[in-house]
Amino acid sequence: MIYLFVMLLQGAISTLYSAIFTLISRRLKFTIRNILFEKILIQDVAYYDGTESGRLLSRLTNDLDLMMSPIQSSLSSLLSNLLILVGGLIMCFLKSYKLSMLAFVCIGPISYCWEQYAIWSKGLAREMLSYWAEGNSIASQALMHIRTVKAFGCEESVMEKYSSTNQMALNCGIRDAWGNGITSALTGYLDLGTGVLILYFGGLLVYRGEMSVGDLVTYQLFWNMMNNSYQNLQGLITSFTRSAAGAEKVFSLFDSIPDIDPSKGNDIDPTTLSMGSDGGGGQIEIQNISFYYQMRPDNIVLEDFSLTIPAGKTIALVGRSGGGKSTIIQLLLRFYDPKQGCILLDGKPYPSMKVHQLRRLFGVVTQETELFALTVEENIAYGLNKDNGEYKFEDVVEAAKNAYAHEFICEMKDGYQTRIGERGNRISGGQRQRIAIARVFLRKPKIILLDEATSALDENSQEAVHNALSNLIKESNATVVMVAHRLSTVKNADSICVIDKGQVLEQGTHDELVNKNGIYASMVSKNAQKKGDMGRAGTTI
Ligand SMILES: Nc1ncnc2c1ncn2[C@@H]1O[C@H](COP(=O)(O)OP(=O)(O)OP(=O)(O)O)[C@@H](O)[C@H]1O
Repeated sequence: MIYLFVMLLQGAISTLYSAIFTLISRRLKFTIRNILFEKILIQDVAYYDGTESGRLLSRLTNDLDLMMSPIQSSLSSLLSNLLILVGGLIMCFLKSYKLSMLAFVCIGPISYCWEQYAIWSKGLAREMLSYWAEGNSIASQALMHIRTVKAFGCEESVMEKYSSTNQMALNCGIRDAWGNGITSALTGYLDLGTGVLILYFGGLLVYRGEMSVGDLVTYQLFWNMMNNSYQNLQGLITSFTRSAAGAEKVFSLFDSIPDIDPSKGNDIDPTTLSMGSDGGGGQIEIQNISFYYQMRPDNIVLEDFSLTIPAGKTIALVGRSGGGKSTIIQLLLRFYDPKQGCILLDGKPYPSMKVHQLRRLFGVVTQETELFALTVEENIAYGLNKDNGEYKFEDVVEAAKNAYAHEFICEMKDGYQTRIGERGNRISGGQRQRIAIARVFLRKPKIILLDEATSALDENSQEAVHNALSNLIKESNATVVMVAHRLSTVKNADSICVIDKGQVLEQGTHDELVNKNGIYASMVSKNAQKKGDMGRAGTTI
């Protein structure tokens, strides 16, 4: 009777508990996934330099799945198993403490075997996660650069690499399955041996009249019931130990605090810094900065570098490839902090301002235009919210017209609602760049950063966009920092800064530098000899 009652109770509890637990574990996974993605997003740019995106995706998928697997699968039966274990334990001791002492001595080696397996299996799980992450990284890189993969006919070699990492992960899985099988067999035999011992010594107790046959049978039932729960709990502990391998990776992200903390700094007063304000604003002072990238500490990119960019002026950075021009743009956007020295905006050091608000003051067009798998309108208005009244559709059209993008946008079937594919791969390079320039027109930033912004445009549109940018700069009184390889594009800049090996070699207007007969003058004359560039000599900002 008692046995029947306990079984019914177990069934009811486990069903209810399992339903509640499934709900809780799903909610938990959803929350952790969100927090994890937020943690990934708030990292510094330096963090992404050192971590491949495929590996980060693995954190959100494989690592999190492994971490949550025991919670989802077996934790729901934890309470019922615990209840049965405790109940069974009490009943076993009440029925026969002698048999119980004997049986529990035998449980020691079983626990030991599972413990050793769990530790070994955790190491394997760690290894398997690394292979999965590597596989993810190979796949995401191949997909990101699918045209290059195809152009070089590398499908087979990519497939080989992907399949070999998958094979390594599979090998870990196979080894784990063997380990699990052997441990199960071993502990199964030990368990069987324990059952035989109970029967043997129980039989002796019955023979001696210390126990009735009925009590022995009941004892066996309680023992089996308790033993099942014990094995379930043991399995749970083992899977928790394994899942710790996933948890280590997931929580390492939780522990990773970005150096550039987005919550630090004061709010920026938009009235003093916004476009066209009476307060002017937009002067940048780079003071004695030194910088190297975290991933290449041996390569000092900027050393004791100073430069003042007056508000509303256009300054051009020219110089040899690898001289540090783009690095200056990245430092201005506070993607990185200098190792020494500081950058001031209108006299305020960068760290004293909220980084998110600081970046919103900038409009950027780079060599590699980064567009999203969204519509043209959404790409132009990226980061702005229409529902909050941050922009109107007419503003988007106006910006596109200014950037000489309106015409080709209207030629597309769905116009501004055309989806342009991942990284804008359904439109041409020049069209992508014009959309990026339209973004700047719409945002009307205080500071405009152009890193070889018009390099992908044909001559006609290059001239047109240059004129449009020129108008924007004049109207808005924005501060402009432009990186240029074509010297023809910087002729009318207020100041030209020749940079090499992280140092300012020369600075002045185009005419001053040409007359000086220094490095810039020699670059101009070399450039003039190049037939291709002669044709573009008229396009200036
Ligand atoms: N993310 C990075 N991590 C490590 N080193 C980097 C990184 N980006 C650039 N570098 C190195 O920093 C140095 C300066 O690079 P930077 O891109 O600033 O030069 P640049 O003058 O803009 O060159 P280019 O005219 O070819 O664009 C180079 O030696 C480059 O290899």
